[in-house]
Amino acid sequence: MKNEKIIFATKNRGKIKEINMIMKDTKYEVISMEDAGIDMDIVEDGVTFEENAVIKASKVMEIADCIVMADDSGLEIDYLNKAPGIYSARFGGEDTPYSIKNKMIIDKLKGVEEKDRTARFVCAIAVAFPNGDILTNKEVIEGYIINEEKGTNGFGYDPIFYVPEYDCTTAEMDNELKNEISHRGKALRSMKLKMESYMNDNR
Ligand SMILES: O=c1nc[nH]c2c1ncn2[C@H]1C[C@H](O)[C@@H](COP(=O)(O)OP(=O)(O)OP(=O)(O)O)O1
Ligand SMILES: [Mg+2]
Repeated sequence: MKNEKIIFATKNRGKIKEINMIMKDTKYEVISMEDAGIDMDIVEDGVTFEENAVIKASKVMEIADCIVMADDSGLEIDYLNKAPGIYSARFGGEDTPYSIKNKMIIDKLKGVEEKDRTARFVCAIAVAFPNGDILTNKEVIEGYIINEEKGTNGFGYDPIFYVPEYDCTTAEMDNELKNEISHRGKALRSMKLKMESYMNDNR
């Protein structure tokens, strides 16, 4: 039974869809900022994924006064010294379509050998409680940047992120498989456990 409300502090519909699937089996009813009637622009001025996740969760918690969860994530490309990293959403312009952002990345890696195209998606999750307590964690999924877009599922950089173990991009995976192996799926599942032990310790 769903007996506790959590707001998920994101404006990204791709994330909301994945998060709802992963949180389905918990006691938490996860609602979006939009559904909670909260519309605010949050400046992501942290220098790490964790810091930005904490900023998003805390800012929304302060006005909503309930448990708030947030995700800060991005793509680290080793050949580009881990760029775009925490700037993934801003890379090439915040409102630029991902078809164009993906082409910009493909161009930057033109002629680079496969072994040097390693990359990872990173996801930090933060949970802010009304008493001020905060939980965080971070997970990754390793892969390669390919030189053309493949697949139409998922969002963002999924069409250029190839996972060798499954011989496809994360945009070619169905939602179940992506959630099972992704940075976000792993981070949320371990956060569910962290929240359970936090709740047990603070009863
Ligand atoms: O599974 C993923 N598949 C593809 N791309 C992904 C994924 N996970 C993160 N990404 C990319 C999209 C965006 O460029 C950045 C997240 O930026 P990030 O600031 O955390 O999210 P956002 O601005 O879209 O929404 P919000 O801050 O409201 O949660 O990393
Ligand atoms: Mg953002």
